[in-house]
Amino acid sequence: MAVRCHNLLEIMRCLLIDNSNTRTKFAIGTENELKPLAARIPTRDLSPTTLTEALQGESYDCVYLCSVVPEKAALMAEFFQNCPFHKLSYQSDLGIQIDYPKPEQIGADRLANAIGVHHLFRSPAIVIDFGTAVTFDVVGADATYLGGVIAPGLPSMTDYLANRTALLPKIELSEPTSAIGKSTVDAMHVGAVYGYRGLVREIIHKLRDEMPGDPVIVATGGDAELIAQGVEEIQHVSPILTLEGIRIAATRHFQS
Ligand SMILES: Nc1ncnc2c1ncn2[C@@H]1O[C@H](COP(=O)(O)OP(=O)(O)O)[C@@H](O)[C@H]1O
Ligand SMILES: CC(C)(COP(=O)(O)O)[C@@H](O)C(=O)NCCC(=O)O
Ligand SMILES: [K+]
Repeated sequence: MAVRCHNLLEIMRCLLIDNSNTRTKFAIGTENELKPLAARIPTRDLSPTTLTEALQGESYDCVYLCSVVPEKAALMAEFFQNCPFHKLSYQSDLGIQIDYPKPEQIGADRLANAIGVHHLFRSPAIVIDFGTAVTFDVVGADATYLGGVIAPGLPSMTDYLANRTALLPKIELSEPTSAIGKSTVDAMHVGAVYGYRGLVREIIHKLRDEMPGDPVIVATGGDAELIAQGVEEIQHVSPILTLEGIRIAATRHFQS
C-alpha cells in the first residue's frame, strides 16, 4: 500500500478529504493555507487502487476525513490506518457551537461548510452547497450552527426526467437563452435552471425572515456557479469552502 506519512518537524501537512455523495475531493492543508486540489475521485469509484493512484506523489503527516458516505469512510479509515487519522463529527473540536437537538444527525459536510463560511467570510451566514443534495446551513452571529434545509440537488431536475419518461433525454445543464423553450432540450433547461433558482430564492427568503441580523450568503459545490449567477441574494461563490472548513477543523485537531 502506497500510503506515505512523513513526520516533518516543520509545518504539518494534512491530507484533507471531502467524501460526499458524487465526488470525493482531496487537498493538502497546513496551519496557514489550503493547497490546490490534489485529486478528485467519483465517490462510487473509491477503492484502495484508485486512492493509491490518485495520491501517488503526495506527502502528508495526517489525514482528516469529512464523510457523508459511511461505507467509503470505513474503506478510507482502513486505507489510512498507518497515519494519524481523524473523522470529523459533531464531537470534534470544530471552533463553532452547535444548537441542534440531535447534532449526531448533521452531515459532516454541513458542519465543515459552517466552519468554512464563518472563517472565510463571517457570521451570521447562510451557506448553500449545490451538490448531490442542496443544503442550506445557518450560522448565527456568535458562530453557532443553528440548522438548515435539505432539498434534492440540481441533478434531480435532469436525472428524474430522463429516468421516468420515454421521450426526454439526459441533458447537460447550461444557462437558458430564453424562457420560452423552442425545443425539448431548451424547455428542459428552463425548467431546471430557472425553476431551481426559484426554489433557492424562496428558501433564502424564508431563512432570512427567521434570522436576526443580516447574514452573508455564500454558495459552494459543483453546481454553485451555474445557479448562483442568477440569484442576486447569493453574494459569493466559494468553491473551496468545504475543504477550508475541513482544514480549520484539522488544524484544531492535530495542532492544538
Ligand atoms: N466534472 C464534473 N464531474 C461531476 N459533476 C460535476 C462536474 N462539474 C460540475 N458538476 C456538477 O456538480 C455536481 C456534484 O457536485 P459536488 O459538489 O461534487 O457534489 P457532492 O459534494 O455531493 O459530491 C454534479 O451533480 C454536477 O451537476
Ligand atoms: C444532506 C447530504 C446528503 C448532502 O450530501 P452531499 O450532497 O454533499 O453529497 C449530507 O449532508 C447528509 O447525508 N447529511 C445527513 C443528514 C443531515 O444532515 O441531517
Ligand atoms: K458536499
